Amino acid sequence: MARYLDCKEKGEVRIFEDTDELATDLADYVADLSELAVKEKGTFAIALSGGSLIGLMSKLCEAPYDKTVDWGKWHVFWADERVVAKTHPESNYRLAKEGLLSKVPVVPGHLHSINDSLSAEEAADDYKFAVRQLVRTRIVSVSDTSDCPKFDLVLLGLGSDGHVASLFPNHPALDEKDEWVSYLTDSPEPPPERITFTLPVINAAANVAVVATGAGKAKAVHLAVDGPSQTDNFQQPPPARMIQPALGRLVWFLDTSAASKLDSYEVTSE
Ligand SMILES: O=C(O)[C@H](O)[C@@H](O)[C@H](O)[C@H](O)COP(=O)(O)O
Repeated sequence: MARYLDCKEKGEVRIFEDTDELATDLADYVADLSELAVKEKGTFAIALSGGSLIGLMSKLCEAPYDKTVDWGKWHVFWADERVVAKTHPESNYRLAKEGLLSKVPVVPGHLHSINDSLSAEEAADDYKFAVRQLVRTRIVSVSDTSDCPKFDLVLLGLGSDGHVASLFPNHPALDEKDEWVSYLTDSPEPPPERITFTLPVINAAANVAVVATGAGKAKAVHLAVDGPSQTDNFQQPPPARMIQPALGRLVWFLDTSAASKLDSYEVTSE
């Protein structure tokens, strides 16, 4: 049985007994947001990360979602991408294509992946330009509080070091205030060259979900949701703690292992 916790400004925390239950609820959540966005504005602009998240989205390829979701209205972006060829085993595009997008009727022209023939710096600029065009044409909404794009949903995994997208602890990309897309040539995790949406873009989204499973994520989940204590002695809060949608809604999808180090919160429903 899932437990839903309301963690004040850190959003809603959903805790599931196992990954199968989590995947079912995640599919429902994405399908509901897709339906709402399509009804309101005719498109659903979703940004994906890499890692285990894509496997956890696999129920979207199954009944009823394979038929009920309006896949033709989806526009898919990458919250972060490794600057490698699209056929490379480390490509987030390839991961999402093979695990999800090739199994549902999305429009190939609606998959907004990076230009992998460019350097990381050029690819970040090029991606920002591409997103800007889609904001101009209203495929992606614009934030009510800044000039940032307002994605309908940004889906993030969580690293055990607290990174989200390719925003790593103490990396200068975390401090970016103006650019929509940053680049890295020194990612602490391979491959070194990546591009990533910046915090202002992630925090401008209408919905942000962070998905984490396994005991290896428990400490990072605790630091992100409960916050570091003084003895943790961080120069800067962990990146996941800096996910604070300005007007949007933040939801954490956790299994019991990933949630195991959370402080206790009042259970609001079952
Ligand atoms: O491209 C990337 O490296 C990812 O976008 C990254 O942010 C990922 O989501 C986390 O590292 C969690 O990955 P796991 O869920 O596989 O641990």
